[in-house]
Amino acid sequence: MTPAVLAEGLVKRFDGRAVVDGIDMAVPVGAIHGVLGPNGAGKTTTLRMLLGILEPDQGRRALFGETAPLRIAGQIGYLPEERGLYPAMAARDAIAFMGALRGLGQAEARSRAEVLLAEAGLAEAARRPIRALSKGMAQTVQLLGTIVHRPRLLVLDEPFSGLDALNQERLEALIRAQVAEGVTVLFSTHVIAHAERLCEAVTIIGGGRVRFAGTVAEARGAFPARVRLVTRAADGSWRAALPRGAARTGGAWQFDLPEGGIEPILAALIAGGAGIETLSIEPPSLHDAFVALVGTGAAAGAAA
Ligand SMILES: Nc1ncnc2c1ncn2[C@@H]1O[C@H](COP(=O)(O)OP(=O)(O)OP(=O)(O)O)[C@@H](O)[C@H]1O
Repeated sequence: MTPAVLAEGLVKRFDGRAVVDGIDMAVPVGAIHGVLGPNGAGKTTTLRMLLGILEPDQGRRALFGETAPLRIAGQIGYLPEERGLYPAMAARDAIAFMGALRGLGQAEARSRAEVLLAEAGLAEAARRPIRALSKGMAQTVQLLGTIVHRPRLLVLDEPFSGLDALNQERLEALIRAQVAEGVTVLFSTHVIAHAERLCEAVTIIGGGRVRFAGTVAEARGAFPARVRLVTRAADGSWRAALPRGAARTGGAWQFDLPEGGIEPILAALIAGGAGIETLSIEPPSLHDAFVALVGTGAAAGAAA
């Protein structure tokens, strides 16, 4: 089946520097796909090329098989990274206006806007000007304006940035509702937790290149689980049984689960009289995988 989003070898250069350097991506119809990467990784530039806002210097892209994406702009909803609504416009009118830009009639756009606001729990904000709304509400209004024309594909650039936990949840619910209706969603983020909660598949980019593409489970599976061990004995010959790289922090030993599994180590620890107080084996989080793939420089942004 033709994918909703296809990118093959996309390249974009600014001032002679390739900020996107050969990106491949395929998003099946109906999927929710995360584009992850630290600041400056090339996420926005990639999305803009996919949408036809920017022309790639090399490579090709297609949305639902259409290689000139602007031709099907009416089927796409796009939330750009830089938000912008007219501050004096009422919330309902702002949504209706965005619908009209995508080809909806005024009356239809207004009535859909009312329904969307009510569904989002913002009915009372319908007639309030944007400037009187909280940042979270305004961002929700902008997202409603992005879906009011019932697009087949939603492209959201950092949709969660600047939102508190409550508004992030509201936005997640809105996105999930779209996916439940068969809409394909592509969104960028540098906050791993969102991708982890929402997406099955992700593309992790760093320095303009794909560092990983696959399911969240695969991203985790590419890295060893972490072992956390607390022994009753503080010291002893059993310490030789710990794998190289084991480090002690806060009274617990931590190390990567070796390929041979935990049992041989455990047997040696017991024989050596270590005494096992607690032992846990945790699969790596998507955050761990992300850090391993794009470097610790990304971790600060990822954790933010
Ligand atoms: N029009 C432009 N002219 C010159 N450089 C640009 C332009 N647009 C983007 N860049 C540069 O390209 C690189 C990638 O930017 P891009 O916005 O695509 O990254 P990003 O992954 O979306 O990061 P962020 O999360 O910080 O927005 C950055 O170094 C940016 O400064």
